[in-house]
Amino acid sequence: MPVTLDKRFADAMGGLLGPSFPSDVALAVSGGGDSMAMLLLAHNWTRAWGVRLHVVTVDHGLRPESAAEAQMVAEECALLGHPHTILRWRWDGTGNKLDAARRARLRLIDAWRGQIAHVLLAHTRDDLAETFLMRLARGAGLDGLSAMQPLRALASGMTLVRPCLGMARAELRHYATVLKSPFVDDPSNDDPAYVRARMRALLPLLQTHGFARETLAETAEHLRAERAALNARAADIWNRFGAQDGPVLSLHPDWAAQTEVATQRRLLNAALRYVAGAEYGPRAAPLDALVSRVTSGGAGTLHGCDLQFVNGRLTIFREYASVAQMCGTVDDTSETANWDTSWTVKAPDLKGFTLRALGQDGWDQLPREHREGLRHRVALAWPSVWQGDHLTACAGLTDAENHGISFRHRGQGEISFARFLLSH
Ligand SMILES: Nc1ncnc2c1ncn2[C@@H]1O[C@H](COP(=O)(O)OP(=O)(O)OP(=O)(O)O)[C@@H](O)[C@H]1O
Repeated sequence: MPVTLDKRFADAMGGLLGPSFPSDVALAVSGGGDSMAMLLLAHNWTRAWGVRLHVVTVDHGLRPESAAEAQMVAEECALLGHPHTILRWRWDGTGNKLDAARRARLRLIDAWRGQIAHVLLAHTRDDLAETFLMRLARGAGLDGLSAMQPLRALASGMTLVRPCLGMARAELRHYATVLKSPFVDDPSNDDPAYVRARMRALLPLLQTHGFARETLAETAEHLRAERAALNARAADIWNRFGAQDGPVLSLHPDWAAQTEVATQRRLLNAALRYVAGAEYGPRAAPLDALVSRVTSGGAGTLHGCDLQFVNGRLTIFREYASVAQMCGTVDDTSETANWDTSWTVKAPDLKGFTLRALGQDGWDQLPREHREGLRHRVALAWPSVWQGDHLTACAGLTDAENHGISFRHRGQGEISFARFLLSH
Protein backbone atom coordinates (compact mmCIF):
# COMPACT_ATOMS: atom_id res chain seq x y z
CA MET A 1 0.00 0.00 0.00
CA PRO A 2 2.69 2.62 0.78
CA VAL A 3 3.91 2.59 -2.81
CA THR A 4 0.42 3.03 -4.21
CA LEU A 5 -0.38 5.87 -1.84
CA ASP A 6 2.89 7.65 -2.71
CA LYS A 7 1.97 7.47 -6.37
CA ARG A 8 -1.56 8.73 -5.70
CA PHE A 9 -0.19 11.61 -3.64
CA ALA A 10 2.27 12.54 -6.40
CA ASP A 11 -0.52 12.40 -8.99
CA ALA A 12 -2.76 14.56 -6.80
CA MET A 13 0.00 17.16 -6.32
CA GLY A 14 0.76 17.12 -10.05
CA GLY A 15 -2.92 17.69 -10.83
CA LEU A 16 -3.29 20.47 -8.28
CA LEU A 17 -0.04 22.41 -8.52
CA GLY A 18 1.90 21.04 -11.49
CA PRO A 19 3.60 21.10 -13.83
CA SER A 20 5.97 23.72 -12.38
CA PHE A 21 5.79 23.36 -8.63
CA PRO A 22 6.31 26.26 -6.21
CA SER A 23 9.73 26.22 -4.53
CA ASP A 24 8.21 26.14 -1.04
CA VAL A 25 5.02 24.72 0.39
CA ALA A 26 3.68 24.70 3.93
CA LEU A 27 2.20 21.66 5.62
CA ALA A 28 -0.32 21.92 8.47
CA VAL A 29 0.30 18.92 10.70
CA SER A 30 -1.70 18.42 13.91
CA GLY A 31 -0.01 15.18 14.94
CA GLY A 32 -3.12 13.12 14.06
CA GLY A 33 -2.87 10.04 11.84
CA ASP A 34 -4.02 11.80 8.67
CA SER A 35 -1.64 14.70 8.82
CA MET A 36 1.32 12.59 10.02
CA ALA A 37 0.75 10.30 7.01
CA MET A 38 0.58 13.39 4.80
CA LEU A 39 3.90 14.54 6.25
CA LEU A 40 5.54 11.27 5.16
CA LEU A 41 3.86 11.36 1.75
CA ALA A 42 4.99 14.95 1.20
CA HIS A 43 8.48 14.07 2.43
CA ASN A 44 8.79 11.28 -0.17
CA TRP A 45 7.28 13.49 -2.85
CA THR A 46 9.64 16.43 -2.25
CA ARG A 47 12.64 14.16 -2.65
CA ALA A 48 11.61 13.71 -6.30
CA TRP A 49 10.69 17.35 -6.94
CA GLY A 50 13.05 19.37 -4.76
CA VAL A 51 10.23 21.39 -3.21
CA ARG A 52 11.03 22.71 0.28
CA LEU A 53 8.57 21.80 3.02
CA HIS A 54 7.77 24.05 5.99
CA VAL A 55 5.76 22.27 8.63
CA VAL A 56 3.53 24.09 11.10
CA THR A 57 1.59 22.88 14.14
CA VAL A 58 -0.86 25.02 16.05
CA ASP A 59 -0.92 24.26 19.75
CA HIS A 60 -4.46 25.18 20.72
CA GLY A 61 -3.89 24.44 24.39
CA LEU A 62 -7.35 22.83 24.57
CA ARG A 63 -6.05 19.58 26.02
CA PRO A 64 -3.22 19.06 28.53
CA GLU A 65 -1.32 16.91 26.01
CA SER A 66 -1.35 19.46 23.18
CA ALA A 67 2.14 20.86 23.84
CA ALA A 68 3.66 17.36 23.92
CA GLU A 69 1.86 16.49 20.68
CA ALA A 70 3.25 19.56 18.94
CA GLN A 71 6.67 18.53 20.24
CA MET A 72 6.18 15.05 18.79
CA VAL A 73 5.60 16.60 15.36
CA ALA A 74 8.69 18.78 15.84
CA GLU A 75 10.82 15.71 16.57
CA GLU A 76 9.51 13.82 13.55
CA CYS A 77 10.25 16.83 11.34
CA ALA A 78 13.78 17.04 12.77
CA LEU A 79 14.30 13.38 11.84
CA LEU A 80 13.00 13.98 8.33
CA GLY A 81 15.00 17.20 7.96
CA HIS A 82 12.18 19.75 7.55
CA PRO A 83 11.80 23.04 9.43
CA HIS A 84 8.94 23.02 11.92
CA THR A 85 7.17 25.84 13.73
CA ILE A 86 4.79 25.72 16.67
CA LEU A 87 2.21 28.50 16.85
CA ARG A 88 0.35 28.94 20.12
CA TRP A 89 -3.23 30.00 20.62
CA ARG A 90 -5.42 30.20 23.70
CA TRP A 91 -9.20 30.08 23.61
CA ASP A 92 -10.89 33.07 25.27
CA GLY A 93 -13.90 30.95 26.16
CA THR A 94 -16.29 32.60 23.69
CA GLY A 95 -18.11 31.00 20.76
CA ASN A 96 -17.97 27.40 19.57
CA LYS A 97 -14.65 26.02 20.79
CA LEU A 98 -13.71 23.87 17.79
CA ASP A 99 -14.90 26.45 15.31
CA ALA A 100 -12.94 29.18 17.07
CA ALA A 101 -9.86 26.91 17.04
CA ARG A 102 -10.21 26.21 13.32
CA ARG A 103 -10.57 29.89 12.45
CA ALA A 104 -7.67 30.85 14.70
CA ARG A 105 -5.56 28.10 13.14
CA LEU A 106 -6.10 29.41 9.63
CA ARG A 107 -5.49 32.98 10.75
CA LEU A 108 -2.25 32.11 12.55
CA ILE A 109 -0.97 29.99 9.67
CA ASP A 110 -1.82 32.79 7.24
CA ALA A 111 0.13 35.31 9.30
CA TRP A 112 3.08 32.88 9.69
CA ARG A 113 3.43 31.71 6.08
CA GLY A 114 5.15 34.86 4.74
CA GLN A 115 5.78 34.42 1.01
CA ILE A 116 4.63 30.80 0.92
CA ALA A 117 1.31 30.69 -0.93
CA HIS A 118 0.32 27.01 -0.61
CA VAL A 119 -0.68 25.34 2.63
CA LEU A 120 -1.38 21.59 2.52
CA LEU A 121 -4.12 20.15 4.73
CA ALA A 122 -4.70 16.43 5.27
CA HIS A 123 -8.46 16.24 4.77
CA THR A 124 -9.55 12.81 3.57
CA ARG A 125 -12.43 11.25 1.67
CA ASP A 126 -14.07 10.56 5.04
CA ASP A 127 -13.86 14.26 5.95
CA LEU A 128 -15.48 15.03 2.59
CA ALA A 129 -18.44 12.72 3.30
CA GLU A 130 -18.80 13.95 6.91
CA THR A 131 -18.70 17.60 5.88
CA PHE A 132 -21.29 16.96 3.18
CA LEU A 133 -23.64 15.40 5.75
CA MET A 134 -23.08 18.25 8.20
CA ARG A 135 -23.87 20.84 5.58
CA LEU A 136 -26.90 18.90 4.38
CA ALA A 137 -28.23 18.94 7.93
CA ARG A 138 -27.88 22.74 7.95
CA GLY A 139 -29.73 23.18 4.66
CA ALA A 140 -26.69 24.47 2.80
CA GLY A 141 -26.72 25.50 -0.86
CA LEU A 142 -24.23 24.75 -3.61
CA ASP A 143 -21.31 26.49 -1.90
CA GLY A 144 -21.82 24.74 1.42
CA LEU A 145 -22.40 21.29 -0.04
CA SER A 146 -19.34 21.44 -2.25
CA ALA A 147 -17.30 23.19 0.41
CA MET A 148 -14.30 20.95 0.66
CA GLN A 149 -12.28 21.66 -2.43
CA PRO A 150 -8.86 20.27 -3.34
CA LEU A 151 -7.63 23.79 -4.11
CA ARG A 152 -9.07 26.89 -2.48
CA ALA A 153 -7.62 30.36 -2.83
CA LEU A 154 -8.55 32.63 0.06
CA ALA A 155 -8.86 36.37 -0.32
CA SER A 156 -5.72 36.79 1.83
CA GLY A 157 -3.55 35.15 -0.84
CA MET A 158 -3.23 31.83 0.98
CA THR A 159 -4.21 28.80 -1.09
CA LEU A 160 -5.39 25.71 0.78
CA VAL A 161 -4.36 22.47 -0.93
CA ARG A 162 -5.93 19.13 -0.03
CA PRO A 163 -4.01 16.41 -1.82
CA CYS A 164 -5.47 13.57 0.32
CA LEU A 165 -9.14 14.12 -0.56
CA GLY A 166 -9.10 10.99 -2.73
CA MET A 167 -7.73 8.85 0.11
CA ALA A 168 -9.62 7.12 2.89
CA ARG A 169 -8.74 7.88 6.50
CA ALA A 170 -8.05 4.16 7.06
CA GLU A 171 -5.55 4.13 4.19
CA LEU A 172 -3.63 7.08 5.62
CA ARG A 173 -3.57 5.63 9.12
CA HIS A 174 -2.40 2.31 7.72
CA TYR A 175 0.36 4.09 5.81
CA ALA A 176 1.52 5.92 8.93
CA THR A 177 1.43 2.68 10.93
CA VAL A 178 3.38 0.66 8.34
CA LEU A 179 6.04 3.36 8.19
CA LYS A 180 6.16 3.45 12.00
CA SER A 181 5.28 7.11 12.21
CA PRO A 182 4.06 8.22 15.61
CA PHE A 183 0.61 9.82 15.71
CA VAL A 184 -2.00 10.75 18.26
CA ASP A 185 -5.75 10.30 18.34
CA ASP A 186 -7.60 13.45 19.33
CA PRO A 187 -10.44 12.28 21.66
CA SER A 188 -12.66 15.18 20.49
CA ASN A 189 -12.93 13.36 17.14
CA ASP A 190 -15.19 10.84 18.90
CA ASP A 191 -16.86 13.17 21.41
CA PRO A 192 -20.61 13.23 20.65
CA ALA A 193 -20.73 16.81 21.96
CA TYR A 194 -19.38 17.81 18.53
CA VAL A 195 -21.46 17.62 15.40
CA ARG A 196 -18.58 16.29 13.29
CA ALA A 197 -18.06 13.41 15.69
CA ARG A 198 -21.78 12.62 15.52
CA MET A 199 -21.63 12.55 11.72
CA ARG A 200 -18.57 10.33 11.94
CA ALA A 201 -20.53 7.91 14.09
CA LEU A 202 -23.56 8.13 11.81
CA LEU A 203 -21.77 7.12 8.62
CA PRO A 204 -21.43 3.38 9.35
CA LEU A 205 -25.12 3.33 10.28
CA LEU A 206 -26.11 5.05 7.05
CA GLN A 207 -23.95 2.60 5.19
CA THR A 208 -26.11 -0.28 6.42
CA HIS A 209 -29.12 1.52 4.88
CA GLY A 210 -27.50 1.90 1.50
CA PHE A 211 -25.94 5.38 1.88
CA ALA A 212 -22.38 4.52 1.04
CA ARG A 213 -19.74 6.95 2.26
CA GLU A 214 -18.29 6.84 -1.22
CA THR A 215 -21.60 7.90 -2.76
CA LEU A 216 -21.82 10.90 -0.43
CA ALA A 217 -18.27 11.87 -1.35
CA GLU A 218 -19.08 11.46 -5.05
CA THR A 219 -22.19 13.63 -4.75
CA ALA A 220 -20.08 16.33 -3.10
CA GLU A 221 -17.67 16.04 -6.02
CA HIS A 222 -20.44 16.33 -8.62
CA LEU A 223 -21.63 19.50 -6.93
CA ARG A 224 -18.08 20.76 -6.89
CA ALA A 225 -17.89 20.27 -10.65
CA GLU A 226 -21.14 22.25 -11.05
CA ARG A 227 -19.74 25.01 -8.91
CA ALA A 228 -16.50 25.06 -10.91
CA ALA A 229 -18.50 25.37 -14.15
CA LEU A 230 -20.45 28.29 -12.68
CA ASN A 231 -17.20 29.92 -11.54
CA ALA A 232 -15.76 29.50 -15.03
CA ARG A 233 -18.80 31.27 -16.53
CA ALA A 234 -18.47 34.07 -13.98
CA ALA A 235 -14.74 34.36 -14.77
CA ASP A 236 -15.54 34.61 -18.46
CA ILE A 237 -17.96 37.49 -17.80
CA TRP A 238 -15.37 39.13 -15.54
CA ASN A 239 -12.69 38.88 -18.23
CA ARG A 240 -15.01 40.54 -20.74
CA PHE A 241 -16.57 43.26 -18.60
CA GLY A 242 -14.59 43.59 -15.38
CA ALA A 243 -11.58 45.60 -14.25
CA GLN A 244 -9.59 45.60 -11.05
CA ASP A 245 -7.79 48.60 -9.62
CA GLY A 246 -6.12 47.23 -6.48
CA PRO A 247 -8.90 46.76 -3.93
CA VAL A 248 -11.60 48.23 -6.18
CA LEU A 249 -13.55 46.11 -8.69
CA SER A 250 -15.78 47.48 -11.43
CA LEU A 251 -18.01 46.17 -14.19
CA HIS A 252 -18.97 47.69 -17.53
CA PRO A 253 -22.73 48.45 -17.59
CA ASP A 254 -23.30 45.90 -20.38
CA TRP A 255 -22.31 43.03 -18.12
CA ALA A 256 -25.80 42.31 -16.78
CA ALA A 257 -27.54 42.07 -20.13
CA GLN A 258 -25.05 39.42 -21.23
CA THR A 259 -25.26 37.30 -18.11
CA GLU A 260 -27.89 34.90 -16.77
CA VAL A 261 -29.01 35.46 -13.18
CA ALA A 262 -27.14 32.46 -11.69
CA THR A 263 -23.85 33.80 -13.04
CA GLN A 264 -24.66 37.35 -11.90
CA ARG A 265 -25.17 36.01 -8.38
CA ARG A 266 -21.98 34.01 -8.58
CA LEU A 267 -19.92 36.95 -9.73
CA LEU A 268 -21.28 39.37 -7.15
CA ASN A 269 -21.03 36.81 -4.35
CA ALA A 270 -17.34 36.31 -5.14
CA ALA A 271 -16.76 40.06 -5.51
CA LEU A 272 -18.26 40.77 -2.08
CA ARG A 273 -16.16 38.07 -0.44
CA TYR A 274 -13.04 39.31 -2.18
CA VAL A 275 -13.49 42.98 -1.38
CA ALA A 276 -14.48 42.30 2.24
CA GLY A 277 -11.83 39.57 2.67
CA ALA A 278 -14.64 37.37 4.04
CA GLU A 279 -14.50 33.62 4.39
CA TYR A 280 -18.15 33.14 3.43
CA GLY A 281 -20.51 34.99 1.13
CA PRO A 282 -23.75 36.75 2.13
CA ARG A 283 -27.01 34.88 2.64
CA ALA A 284 -29.10 34.05 -0.42
CA ALA A 285 -32.03 36.46 0.14
CA PRO A 286 -30.05 39.70 0.59
CA LEU A 287 -27.72 38.69 -2.25
CA ASP A 288 -30.69 38.15 -4.58
CA ALA A 289 -32.12 41.53 -3.59
CA LEU A 290 -28.77 43.20 -4.27
CA VAL A 291 -28.40 41.48 -7.65
CA SER A 292 -31.79 42.70 -8.83
CA ARG A 293 -31.06 46.21 -7.53
CA VAL A 294 -27.67 46.69 -9.15
CA THR A 295 -28.64 45.03 -12.42
CA SER A 296 -31.42 47.59 -12.76
CA GLY A 297 -29.17 50.57 -12.13
CA GLY A 298 -29.47 50.94 -8.36
CA ALA A 299 -26.75 51.15 -5.72
CA GLY A 300 -26.47 49.32 -2.41
CA THR A 301 -24.36 48.03 0.43
CA LEU A 302 -23.98 44.42 1.57
CA HIS A 303 -21.49 42.23 3.40
CA GLY A 304 -19.16 45.11 4.20
CA CYS A 305 -19.08 46.34 0.61
CA ASP A 306 -20.39 49.44 -1.12
CA LEU A 307 -21.74 49.13 -4.69
CA GLN A 308 -22.09 52.38 -6.60
CA PHE A 309 -22.20 53.48 -10.20
CA VAL A 310 -19.10 55.53 -10.94
CA ASN A 311 -18.70 56.91 -14.47
CA GLY A 312 -21.36 54.42 -15.54
CA ARG A 313 -19.51 51.38 -14.16
CA LEU A 314 -20.80 49.29 -11.29
CA THR A 315 -18.01 49.81 -8.76
CA ILE A 316 -17.51 47.55 -5.74
CA PHE A 317 -15.35 48.70 -2.86
CA ARG A 318 -14.99 48.39 0.91
CA GLU A 319 -17.78 50.09 2.83
CA TYR A 320 -16.53 52.71 5.27
CA ALA A 321 -19.08 51.84 7.97
CA SER A 322 -17.65 48.28 8.16
CA VAL A 323 -14.12 49.40 8.91
CA ALA A 324 -14.76 52.67 10.76
CA GLN A 325 -14.22 51.00 14.14
CA MET A 326 -11.06 49.11 13.19
CA CYS A 327 -8.32 50.96 14.94
CA GLY A 328 -5.11 49.77 16.54
CA THR A 329 -1.86 51.22 17.78
CA VAL A 330 1.31 49.31 16.95
CA ASP A 331 3.07 48.71 20.27
CA ASP A 332 6.24 46.94 19.14
CA THR A 333 8.97 47.93 16.72
CA SER A 334 7.32 46.29 13.70
CA GLU A 335 8.10 47.07 10.10
CA THR A 336 4.83 45.58 8.89
CA ALA A 337 1.28 45.50 10.14
CA ASN A 338 -1.86 43.93 8.70
CA TRP A 339 -5.15 45.70 8.45
CA ASP A 340 -8.64 44.49 7.49
CA THR A 341 -7.37 41.03 6.33
CA SER A 342 -6.28 42.28 2.91
CA TRP A 343 -3.85 45.13 3.58
CA THR A 344 -0.21 45.14 4.62
CA VAL A 345 1.39 48.37 5.80
CA LYS A 346 5.17 48.69 5.76
CA ALA A 347 7.39 51.35 7.31
CA PRO A 348 10.90 51.51 8.77
CA ASP A 349 9.28 51.51 12.21
CA LEU A 350 5.58 51.58 12.96
CA LYS A 351 5.87 51.70 16.75
CA GLY A 352 3.47 54.19 18.32
CA PHE A 353 1.53 54.79 15.11
CA THR A 354 -2.18 54.17 14.90
CA LEU A 355 -3.71 52.28 12.01
CA ARG A 356 -7.31 53.00 11.09
CA ALA A 357 -9.64 53.81 8.21
CA LEU A 358 -9.05 57.24 6.67
CA GLY A 359 -12.55 58.57 7.42
CA GLN A 360 -13.79 62.10 6.83
CA ASP A 361 -11.28 63.67 9.27
CA GLY A 362 -8.44 62.01 7.37
CA TRP A 363 -9.84 63.10 4.04
CA ASP A 364 -10.01 66.67 5.31
CA GLN A 365 -6.30 66.55 6.18
CA LEU A 366 -5.22 65.42 2.69
CA PRO A 367 -3.55 68.25 0.78
CA ARG A 368 -5.81 69.43 -2.04
CA GLU A 369 -3.39 68.30 -4.78
CA HIS A 370 -3.35 64.81 -3.28
CA ARG A 371 -7.11 64.60 -3.32
CA GLU A 372 -7.35 65.19 -7.04
CA GLY A 373 -8.23 62.04 -8.89
CA LEU A 374 -9.26 60.23 -5.71
CA ARG A 375 -12.79 59.11 -5.09
CA HIS A 376 -14.04 60.35 -1.77
CA ARG A 377 -16.41 57.47 -0.98
CA VAL A 378 -13.77 54.85 -1.85
CA ALA A 379 -10.99 56.63 0.02
CA LEU A 380 -12.89 56.82 3.33
CA ALA A 381 -12.28 53.07 3.91
CA TRP A 382 -8.59 53.13 3.04
CA PRO A 383 -6.08 52.20 5.69
CA SER A 384 -4.19 55.16 7.07
CA VAL A 385 -1.42 55.75 9.57
CA TRP A 386 -1.77 58.40 12.27
CA GLN A 387 0.25 59.98 15.02
CA GLY A 388 -2.35 61.18 17.47
CA ASP A 389 -4.74 63.39 15.48
CA HIS A 390 -2.25 63.91 12.71
CA LEU A 391 -2.58 61.92 9.47
CA THR A 392 0.86 60.67 8.41
CA ALA A 393 0.10 58.43 5.43
CA CYS A 394 -2.71 56.64 3.64
CA ALA A 395 -3.32 54.14 0.85
CA GLY A 396 -3.94 55.71 -2.53
CA LEU A 397 -0.98 58.11 -2.23
CA THR A 398 2.52 57.36 -3.47
CA ASP A 399 5.23 56.08 -1.11
CA ALA A 400 7.00 59.45 -1.46
CA GLU A 401 3.85 61.36 -0.48
CA ASN A 402 3.54 58.90 2.41
CA HIS A 403 7.03 59.56 3.84
CA GLY A 404 8.24 56.05 2.95
CA ILE A 405 5.22 54.23 4.40
CA SER A 406 3.76 51.83 1.85
CA PHE A 407 0.33 50.22 1.64
CA ARG A 408 -0.19 47.03 -0.28
CA HIS A 409 -3.49 45.35 -0.98
CA ARG A 410 -3.25 41.61 -1.58
CA GLY A 411 -5.07 42.13 -4.85
CA GLN A 412 -2.01 44.02 -6.07
CA GLY A 413 -0.02 41.07 -7.35
CA GLU A 414 -0.50 38.27 -4.89
CA ILE A 415 -4.04 37.29 -5.76
CA SER A 416 -6.10 38.95 -8.43
CA PHE A 417 -9.88 38.76 -8.43
CA ALA A 418 -9.75 36.79 -11.70
CA ARG A 419 -7.73 34.09 -9.97
CA PHE A 420 -9.83 34.18 -6.84
CA LEU A 421 -12.96 33.72 -8.92
CA LEU A 422 -11.73 30.51 -10.51
CA SER A 423 -10.58 28.85 -7.33
CA HIS A 424 -12.80 29.99 -4.50
N1 LIG B 1 -3.49 21.88 15.46
C1 LIG B 1 -3.22 21.82 14.17
N2 LIG B 1 -2.04 22.27 13.68
C2 LIG B 1 -1.76 22.23 12.38
N3 LIG B 1 -2.61 21.74 11.46
C3 LIG B 1 -3.78 21.27 11.86
C4 LIG B 1 -4.16 21.28 13.23
N4 LIG B 1 -5.39 20.73 13.34
C5 LIG B 1 -5.76 20.41 12.09
N5 LIG B 1 -4.81 20.72 11.19
C6 LIG B 1 -4.84 20.53 9.73
O1 LIG B 1 -6.18 20.61 9.30
C7 LIG B 1 -6.58 19.35 8.76
C8 LIG B 1 -8.02 19.05 9.11
O2 LIG B 1 -8.25 19.26 10.46
P1 LIG B 1 -9.20 18.33 11.30
O3 LIG B 1 -9.41 18.92 12.62
O4 LIG B 1 -10.35 17.95 10.45
O5 LIG B 1 -8.15 17.19 11.42
P2 LIG B 1 -8.15 15.78 12.07
O6 LIG B 1 -9.35 15.00 11.64
O7 LIG B 1 -7.82 15.92 13.50
O8 LIG B 1 -6.89 15.28 11.19
P3 LIG B 1 -5.49 14.78 11.55
O9 LIG B 1 -5.69 13.34 11.85
O10 LIG B 1 -4.71 15.00 10.31
O11 LIG B 1 -4.97 15.63 12.65
C9 LIG B 1 -5.60 18.36 9.35
O12 LIG B 1 -5.50 17.21 8.56
C10 LIG B 1 -4.34 19.16 9.36
O13 LIG B 1 -3.75 19.22 8.08
